[in-house]
Amino acid sequence: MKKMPYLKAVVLEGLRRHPPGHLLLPHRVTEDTELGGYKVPKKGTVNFNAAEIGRDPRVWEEPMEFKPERFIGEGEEVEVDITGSRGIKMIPFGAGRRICPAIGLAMLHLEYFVVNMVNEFEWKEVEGDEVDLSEKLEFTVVMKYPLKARVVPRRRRRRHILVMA
Ligand code: HEM
Repeated sequence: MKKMPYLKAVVLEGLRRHPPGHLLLPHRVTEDTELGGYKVPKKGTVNFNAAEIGRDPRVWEEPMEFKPERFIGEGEEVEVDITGSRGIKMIPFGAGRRICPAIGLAMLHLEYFVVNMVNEFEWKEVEGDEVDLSEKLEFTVVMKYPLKARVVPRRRRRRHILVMA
């Protein structure tokens, strides 16, 4: 998978445009503090809007478009820092001390999952049921209109059509 930069770029673009946690987890300040000109009292709650950070037009060109190419630099390398250690551009896993400890595991699984789904199946729209990427807030953010797809196994011996809902 290391030799598949576009795969990584697709996963990153998914996390930028549709982070599973729009507000990450709430954080609590331990001292009276000032943040971006606002006074936050001790024990006050601070939420970080990761979804808006990933859509900031001052940082991202055409932020609402799904464009994995934005992550591919010269020499086909994937260029981005999602840990917030070199500046906050997108933070789907949070940043700093409480960053998701499973960031490496999660990225590996996402890439592994996507590559296998694409390698094993051909994905097509269900006629009259176009894919709508609107979001809905549940415990995490999910698709407002669950994906319906015609999924055709690529290997001939398993070639029967499945409809996923
Ligand atoms: C796509 C997958 C995942 C995403 C987007 C994600 C995202 C996040 C986010 C945003 C936080 C809060 C960070 C903050 O407060 O600033 C978090 C915390 C956490 N995540 Fe994940 N996570 C993912 C998968 C996982 C997995 C697979 C595990 C465990 C195997 C995991 C374990 C944890 C734990 C234990 C914390 C709490 C860390 C702390 O408060 O110190 N996450 N994650």
